[in-house]
Amino acid sequence: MTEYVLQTDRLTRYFGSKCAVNELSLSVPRGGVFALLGRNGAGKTTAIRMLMGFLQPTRGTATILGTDCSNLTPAIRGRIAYVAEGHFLYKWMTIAQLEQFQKNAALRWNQKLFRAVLDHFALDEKMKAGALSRGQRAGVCLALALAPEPELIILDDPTIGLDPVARRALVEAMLMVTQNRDRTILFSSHQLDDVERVADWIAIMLEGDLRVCCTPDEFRDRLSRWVLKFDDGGPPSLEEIPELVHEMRFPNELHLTLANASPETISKLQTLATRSCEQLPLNLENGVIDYLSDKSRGGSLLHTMGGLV
Ligand SMILES: Nc1ncnc2c1ncn2[C@@H]1O[C@H](COP(=O)(O)OP(=O)(O)OP(=O)(O)O)[C@@H](O)[C@H]1O
Repeated sequence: MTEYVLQTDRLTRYFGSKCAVNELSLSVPRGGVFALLGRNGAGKTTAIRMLMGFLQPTRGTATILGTDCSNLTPAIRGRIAYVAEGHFLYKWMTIAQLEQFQKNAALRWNQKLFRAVLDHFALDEKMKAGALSRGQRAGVCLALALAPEPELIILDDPTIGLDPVARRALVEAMLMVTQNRDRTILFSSHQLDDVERVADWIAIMLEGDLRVCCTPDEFRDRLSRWVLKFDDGGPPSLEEIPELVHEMRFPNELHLTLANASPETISKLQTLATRSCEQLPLNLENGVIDYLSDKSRGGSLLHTMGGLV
């Protein structure tokens, strides 16, 4: 039976009249990497802050490691690592002092793992936090978060502002941790290529609503991109296509992204195109961008995706 390290049931948070998270029902299984995606303001940080017990839900419930998130005891918190957006560190401390500070509070400490992550980011323990770059701060935060060997690691946008090499180091450190299949990472991100590399599951939020929750493969399988080519006169205006997620028009071409396209719709497209109708491969990055783009129309169809919701 699947064991879930984190579950929410209709978790909702309003700020005044603004609904930041709307009836979020999510289950994160133990082991592997779970990515929380969505545009700026979609509600990812608000959801994570409720999970960590830093923000009270307006309604709904959330549990982490079997305990209600609004009552997390020090013992439960000791099994969870959380790295907030922005990678905060006490500026006046050296890395060695930060390590000591964290070690004193931790139930366990894996010195080898701590050193390995520092080495990955080419960091020296004598360096002062205030003198570190954004990427270096991210490395220290990650090393401090991982060394206590938490069961659950929650990272809010960990790669924001990092150069590609630092991003790669962070992703590799995440992969290193999940070699142990008991460890679970939940992270929010806008870096879809990183997500494609590490995520076992993705959840997509759109304006506070959970719209997709499945494996990356399932998401790619459900979406399809079609290129329709036309003779002079260009593409005609389209009648309603319920599965349409994204549409791009060119003088003699129409690029369409569809979700859960039916055979009837595909054969309609084939008849519509006067020159050719071809299916193009769609990677996770382009699929998510199409899905989240302003022009997206029929995206709610992805509600029907199976998986972990
Ligand atoms: N403390 C707050 N007071 C009022 N509104 C807030 C507060 N925190 C978040 N919001 C609003 O809630 C919505 C969701 O914000 P949130 O920070 O959760 O989004 P996000 O998905 O994490 O965005 P980003 O990717 O930009 O970090 C936004 O409209 C935001 O303005």
